[in-house]
Amino acid sequence: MGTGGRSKAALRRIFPDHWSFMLWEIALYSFLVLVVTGVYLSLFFHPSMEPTVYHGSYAPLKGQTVSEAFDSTMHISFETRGGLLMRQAHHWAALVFLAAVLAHLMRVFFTGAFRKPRELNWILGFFLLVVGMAEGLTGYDLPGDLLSGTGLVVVNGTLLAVPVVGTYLSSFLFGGDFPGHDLEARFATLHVLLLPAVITALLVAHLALLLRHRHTQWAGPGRTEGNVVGLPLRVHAVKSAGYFFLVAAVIFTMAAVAQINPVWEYGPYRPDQVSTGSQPDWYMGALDGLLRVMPGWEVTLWGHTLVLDVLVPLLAGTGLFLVLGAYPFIEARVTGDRREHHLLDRPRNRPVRTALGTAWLSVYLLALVGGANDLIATQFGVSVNSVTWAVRIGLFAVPPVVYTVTKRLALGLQQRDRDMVLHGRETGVIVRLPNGGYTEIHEPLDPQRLHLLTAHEPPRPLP
Ligand code: HEM
Ligand code: HEM
Repeated sequence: MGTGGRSKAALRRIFPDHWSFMLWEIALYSFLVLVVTGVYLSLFFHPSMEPTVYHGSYAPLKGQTVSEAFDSTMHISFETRGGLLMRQAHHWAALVFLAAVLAHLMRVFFTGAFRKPRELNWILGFFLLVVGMAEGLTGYDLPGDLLSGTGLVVVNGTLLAVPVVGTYLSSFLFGGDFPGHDLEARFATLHVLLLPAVITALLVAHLALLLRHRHTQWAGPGRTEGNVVGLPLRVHAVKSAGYFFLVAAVIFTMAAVAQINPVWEYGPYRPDQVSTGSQPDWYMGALDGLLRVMPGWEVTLWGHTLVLDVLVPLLAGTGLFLVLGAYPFIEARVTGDRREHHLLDRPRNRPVRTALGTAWLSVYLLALVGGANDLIATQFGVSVNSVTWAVRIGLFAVPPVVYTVTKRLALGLQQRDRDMVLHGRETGVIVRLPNGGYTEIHEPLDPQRLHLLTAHEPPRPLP
């Protein structure tokens, strides 16, 4: 078939319609906003660490020595037409992008859409998440302000803590001693060229695999493992175009009314200064949080210091993400289920998977709270040590509780489903019987609902 024939066939493809299948669109469209605003910013941004004297219109910084990168960010914000709007739209879009990627990941996880034959697509998606985070990290380090410099000190410290190769890693990344002179040029090449190209390639492969495997669907009358019930792609395309404008409109409205990353308030980066209340963007917050709550342990072995207070959080954070990336393979191994699946699971019908997912999320969210320990302390007037200790204890105590509660809830919901299938829906209408007793009228479920509640395989407990 020629290209024309292929694209016509693709447009006739059927895609199931469900709101949760649209989360990816927020990710894709915020990425498009990132590309458009990013290209605009690169027209005016100078990725250079050369010192220069600031002469722009922001009076408090006039006459200060700043890097050319910081100087150009200030010019984008104050003198370039549309510059501040574009900068803020770029930054807001980055926050929305990663939130949408995570939301899409959760929909795929909790519905079991990662099972055979889609494991490879899960891995591609997982890399999209990791490269997306790296793209955000290299992005907010570009403006050369005190906050981004403080973030880079953390990055450098983390690299240095890696045994044996840490010093080399740091010197490769920064081109010599931190911060060196190459940082801006390197991070800009990574951020503007390399990583966007990698994200685009991963996206193309992700979507090509999706077309190849066809989309999963919820169980329902007429829906089987072998078909797809839904709307043709061209109908989706029209809806999706509208959705693009909605996503772009929301991001630009946020950019227009809500300030983000006011670098002029932080001032330029200076190695001898650290900003207080410094926060990374939210998607790096969990990793930062693990670093913040780790006790300051160090051991010296054969004359070498092992910086456990950085190494342990580094390993824990990496492990947290690796487990997520490898989950489809772990589940297939444990359950021994290697069949292909095209019908989605309702989360309640997979209590263990659902409970593992919520337990993972609880670790992630607690680490995120740890990353905001200083802000929570100042906002709520509590000691920063109490917040840190609460997170330390929480990281061990909360996940098992979340696991147990979720599993019990899922089993409870299953029981309610069973009740509804056997006895019908409670109508709330009470009637009096001839013998004086009272009873509630139960209505049989409609066939669609009955199908949904009974379509899944009966659970088979693992040995
Ligand atoms: C997933 C994709 C991307 C993410 C998550 C991302 C994230 C960010 C973030 C958070 C900043 C800091 C903005 C600020 O407050 O000043 C930034 C800056 C920047 N980004 Fe991106 N970006 C992405 C893609 C791109 C692309 C595709 C380009 C160019 C083609 C680009 C070009 C730039 C430039 C030139 C800056 C520095 C300008 C400035 O900070 O004022 N970005 N990026
Ligand atoms: C830029 C980020 C991403 C974009 C634009 C994207 C896009 C898409 C699209 C369009 C679909 C089909 C619609 C849907 O199922 O919702 C899809 C499905 C899928 N995605 Fe992503 N994705 C991204 C990131 C991820 C991540 C982080 C993961 C997981 C780690 C992932 C795993 C999957 C899987 C396994 C499927 C197949 C699900 C199915 O057929 O039901 N994706 N993705």
